[in-house]
Amino acid sequence: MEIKPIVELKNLSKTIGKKKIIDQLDLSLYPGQITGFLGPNGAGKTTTIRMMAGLMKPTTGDVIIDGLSLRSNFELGISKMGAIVENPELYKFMSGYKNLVHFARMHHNVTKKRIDEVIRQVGMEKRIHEKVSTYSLGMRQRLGLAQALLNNPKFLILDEPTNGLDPAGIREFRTYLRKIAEEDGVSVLVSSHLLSEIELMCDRIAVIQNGKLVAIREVNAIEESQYYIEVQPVDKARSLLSDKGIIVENYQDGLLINVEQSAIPTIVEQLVKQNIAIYAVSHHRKTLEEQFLEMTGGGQVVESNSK
Ligand SMILES: Nc1ncnc2c1ncn2[C@@H]1O[C@H](COP(=O)(O)OP(=O)(O)OP(=O)(O)O)[C@@H](O)[C@H]1O
Repeated sequence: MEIKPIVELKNLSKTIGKKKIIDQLDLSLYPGQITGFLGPNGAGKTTTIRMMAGLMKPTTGDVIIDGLSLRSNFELGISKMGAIVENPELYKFMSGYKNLVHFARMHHNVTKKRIDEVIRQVGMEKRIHEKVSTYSLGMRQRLGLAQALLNNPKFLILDEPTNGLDPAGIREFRTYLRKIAEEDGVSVLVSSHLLSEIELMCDRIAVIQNGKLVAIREVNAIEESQYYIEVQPVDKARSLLSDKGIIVENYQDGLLINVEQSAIPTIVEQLVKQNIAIYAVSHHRKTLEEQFLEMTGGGQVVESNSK
């Protein structure tokens, strides 16, 4: 049986002034699946999300939510979507529970039973009657998630949801998100510019660069093509690589870059040309293993070049 997508972006484009910000984007999101929306700053994530959330009109193309076109069936289509959790707006001096009751009034038909259900789904039963001002950042994010789930959405957009959370908070958030996607069959889109965050939370990754969708991959496949490079000066290398549209993250003393192995020699050459010293290049997934092998005398570095 073919699984129907919950959300479809069809040939979506946005031009502002003379600038084509989003260029013919096609993307399908499926029930129970968490898709990461990854791209460097300025790639067009926010603009795409705004069009998906009905906050901005596409120049061409359409967003289909649960079979409903936002062009021709806006209100009903949008009612299937969960609110964006981007630093959720919460009333600090009210309890978590009162916040949820307040937000429930904005929708039709949110029952007390549903409120209790979302509280359970995000694991907030014990603290829900305490004031939000006493909550940790992680708990606030989970309350934001509960709020977005009130109207039983089929589709949830989370824009940089773990901003500011510590690793334990991220892990916890991820556990609840997975449970919700599986239990309710919700399709989730998580936007981020951090590959490490997407890797931990998502089943699949859609990569956007310069307004174009450049790749859709399963998480395991993207891990395969991640490399660690140790360089000096790091900042110069980072800006040079991200100017080329490569997704770069700081990692230990160097950078993690997401490229195919075949691109490595060209990258090394370009960095060296800019007087950037390269001390090591290694396949990221092997790093721990390599460290272990080095300690035991059998280390292997894919390529190294020191000044
Ligand atoms: N109203 C606007 N007028 C002109 N240009 C815009 C407008 N909104 C966005 N842009 C440009 O469109 C591009 C994409 O912006 P967008 O905010 O969607 O990127 P992003 O991937 O969400 O980046 P970030 O992670 O930094 O938020 C950027 O180059 C931005 O400068």
